[in-house]
Order: sequence, then structure tokens, then C-alpha cells
Amino acid sequence: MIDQLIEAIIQKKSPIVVGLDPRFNQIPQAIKEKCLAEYGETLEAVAAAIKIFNRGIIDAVADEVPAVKPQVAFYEQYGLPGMAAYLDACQYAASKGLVVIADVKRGDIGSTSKAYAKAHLGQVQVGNKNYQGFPADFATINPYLGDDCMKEFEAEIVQEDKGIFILVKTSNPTSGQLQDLVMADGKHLYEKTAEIVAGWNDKICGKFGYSPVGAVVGATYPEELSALRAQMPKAMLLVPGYGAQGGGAKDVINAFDTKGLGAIVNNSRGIIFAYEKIGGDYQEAARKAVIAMKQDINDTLSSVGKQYW
Ligand SMILES: O=c1ccn([C@@H]2O[C@H](COP(=O)(O)O)[C@@H](O)[C@H]2O)c(=O)[nH]1
Repeated sequence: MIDQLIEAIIQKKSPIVVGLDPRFNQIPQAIKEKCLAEYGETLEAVAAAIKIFNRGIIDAVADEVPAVKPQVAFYEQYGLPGMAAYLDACQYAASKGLVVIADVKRGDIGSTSKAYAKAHLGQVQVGNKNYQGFPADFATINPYLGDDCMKEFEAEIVQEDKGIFILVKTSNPTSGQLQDLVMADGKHLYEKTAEIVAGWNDKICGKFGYSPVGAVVGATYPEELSALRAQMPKAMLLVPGYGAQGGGAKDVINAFDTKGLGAIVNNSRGIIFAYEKIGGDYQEAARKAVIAMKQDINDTLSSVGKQYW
């Protein structure tokens, strides 16, 4: 799947992933009213609105981006109807040929991690039949339970051709509270996580030189991003923090290798709710925002001689 992701990035000239993080209050009024009229003030109404909204966003951007990243929390908060909307987002995006990155930030003791891996990247068997719980191509992983727990995702990575992005240096303001702690050997904790990722990368790698075991590094920490690019040369970087969190093209440029590959930059609110800023139809606004972001990143890549296409 790492190779398909990179191929789609090259084909669409677009190292961009759209975050599907629906907030009910920000969904256009007409969609909300329609769903509330049909289902009343229920979780089902919210889920129906999310489903319509997401499908509209996916339709608007599918030919411009290689991937979407639904963040499960925005669905989970609405219980079972919310999770049905999450499933719909994954399935509908896949039906439009998009790579799905499940932002689930999972990780637990080994045996539980195995169940998480099956839930989001694999299959479960019932009798003679196999089922996919929440089908995705990649999942985000919380590393803090250690190597053995992350390794439980390996079966799905290898046998199902899936991938993971391990949280290395997150974009939030207090990420340094734990991740920047200096260890006995003088390295930061996030560098130790990067060592685990890089070690794993040496064992499993795709045709572009990138591994299905990638890393999450925030656009809001450009210096660390630069250093981590060098420390994990075979790790695809998933870079959140562009847009609403303050990151710009100049901040993410060092996530890319010298050829202009190796990173995919996320933007959630800045794309899906672009209509609140630029007005007009939400789908048209999302499409315009994606095209503007593409231009911004491609122009910046080109200005430093890194544009691949
Ligand atoms: O370090 C991290 C890891 C994940 N995220 C997620 O990315 C998006 C960002 O949303 P924006 O609206 O573009 O700010 C969201 O789903 C986060 O949970 C992150 O921001 N930082």
C-alpha cells in the first residue's frame, strides 16, 4: 500500500491528505436541517448529516488528492451511529479510489494491539467467512507501550499490504512535555521512537525506497521535522499541523526528500470547512482550498528544486 500511496501522490501531483474531521455545528445548515427533520434531534440525525457531508467532500476532492484521513474521535463521540458514519467514510473514500488513513492512534499490550490491527487493517474470521471491521489502508499508532506492541501490526502490514504511521513528534503545543524528554544517552524521547521506526524500516521497504512503517511528525516543529527526515530516511512522514494549527508550506518542506517524495501533509479543518472562510458552496470551497494548498506546497517544493513532477 505504501507504493500505491506514493504512486497516487505522483499521479495527482499532490502530497496532500484531506482530514475528514466533521464537526456537526460546522456542517452546512441545509444538510443539518434535512437530517434533523428526518431523524429528529438524535444521534442518527448527526450521523446522517456527517455521512452526506463527508461524501460531498470526498466527491469534491477525490481527483485532486491521493488520500483521506478520517479521525475516529469525531465519529466515536456519536456512539454507534457515529461509527456507522466512520465506516461509511472509509468505504466511500475507498470506492472513489482514495487511500484511507485511519487516524485511530491505537496501541496497547501485544494481544490487544493484535485486535486493533484486525479491527482497522485486517480481517476477522467468523466460521468460514472473513469480515473487515473498519477497512483502512493505514492506521496511526501510539508507540508508548513499546516495540512488541507495535510489532503486532506487522502481520497486517505484510499479509494484507497495509501500513502504519507511528506518532514520533506530534504537532500539539505540549508535545514536548514527554516527547522532548532527554534520555540517559542524551537523546530526546522522540528520537528514541524514531530509532525504532528506522530500525523497522530497514527490514521492510517498498519500491520507492519507503517503508509501510511511517511516522507522524507535526508541521509545527519544522526543525525537528528536518532532523527526523534525516534520521528516518525510509519512513514516509505523515505531517499534520498545516493550516489551522499554524504550519505553512515552508515548515513542511524539509519533510520531503531531495527528490520531493517521502511526505504527505494533512489539512482537515482548513479544507472541509473552507466554505466558512471563503463562502459559497462547501464542496466548491473545499476543492478550491485543496487546489490552493497543492499550489502552495508544489510552488515551495519547486522553489527549492524538490518538485518530483
Ligand atoms: O500530531 C498530530 C497527530 C494527529 N493530528 C490530527 O491531524 C488532524 C489535524 O487537523 P487540522 O484541522 O488540520 O488541524 C486532526 O485529526 C488531529 O487529530 C494532529 O493534528 N497532530
